[in-house]
Amino acid sequence: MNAVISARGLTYSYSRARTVLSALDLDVAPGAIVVLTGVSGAGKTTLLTLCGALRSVQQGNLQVLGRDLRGLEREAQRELRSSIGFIFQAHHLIDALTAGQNVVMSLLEQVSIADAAARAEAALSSLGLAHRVDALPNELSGGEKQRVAVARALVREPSLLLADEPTASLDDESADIVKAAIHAAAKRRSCAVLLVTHDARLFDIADRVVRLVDGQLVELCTRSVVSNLKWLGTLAKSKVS
Ligand SMILES: Nc1ncnc2c1ncn2[C@@H]1O[C@H](COP(=O)(O)OP(=O)(O)OP(=O)(O)O)[C@@H](O)[C@H]1O
Repeated sequence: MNAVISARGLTYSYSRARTVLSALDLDVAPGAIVVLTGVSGAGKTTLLTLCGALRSVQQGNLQVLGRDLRGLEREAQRELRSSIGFIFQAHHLIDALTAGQNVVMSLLEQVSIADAAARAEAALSSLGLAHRVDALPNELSGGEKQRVAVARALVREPSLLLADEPTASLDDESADIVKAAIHAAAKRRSCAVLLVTHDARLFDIADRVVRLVDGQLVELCTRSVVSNLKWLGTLAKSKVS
């Protein structure tokens, strides 16, 4: 199956003195969850925003959802972004709208208001916010706002989810809810997920964990390695007892 993200030799600089991404290669398949780690300033957000057609490709090739992003026109970029779910650290909820209306807004181009309202309510319920549908953002806790932002990104049933620290401000219970929602999007709907996080609570849903070092990706772990480690751990325990 074709990769949802395919980067080859992707290079990006903000200035001549500092190349942030340096001939980077990346493939993300449909339904795969790739966790991206790296120190502050490594270029994780730069990579996410390139994949989300939020900044222009300078050098190398980047294909997202079958579109070549190099030189892609604005209208085509906008169209591509409508197939992508974004969860960024700043929630950008609209203060004058309720949680439900904020989620509805992201569906209005696709479906009728009645359908959008029903889907928004279901998305908020799946994130444990059924009782907060009519609350305004300033009546919500930081963690609740974050979950509204996750609902808003997932309700469109995107083919690609780009997420930057989606659980950073969440307690364990809320983090588990967000984790389950992301996992369900990937495994039930084949949504490809590129997830920037340092939150170890999310690592067990990852198919791959990669680290951005000196502008390139280093493979830290794949699902088969994780499975083998678990299996070896079980074997070791059974031999001891
Ligand atoms: N608009 C910009 N102009 C100039 N330099 C920038 C700009 N945005 C980011 N940078 C620099 O590019 C580098 C990579 O930034 P980026 O935000 O991609 O890193 P990051 O890995 O996401 O960091 P963090 O984990 O702190 O969010 C950093 O050195 C940053 O200072």
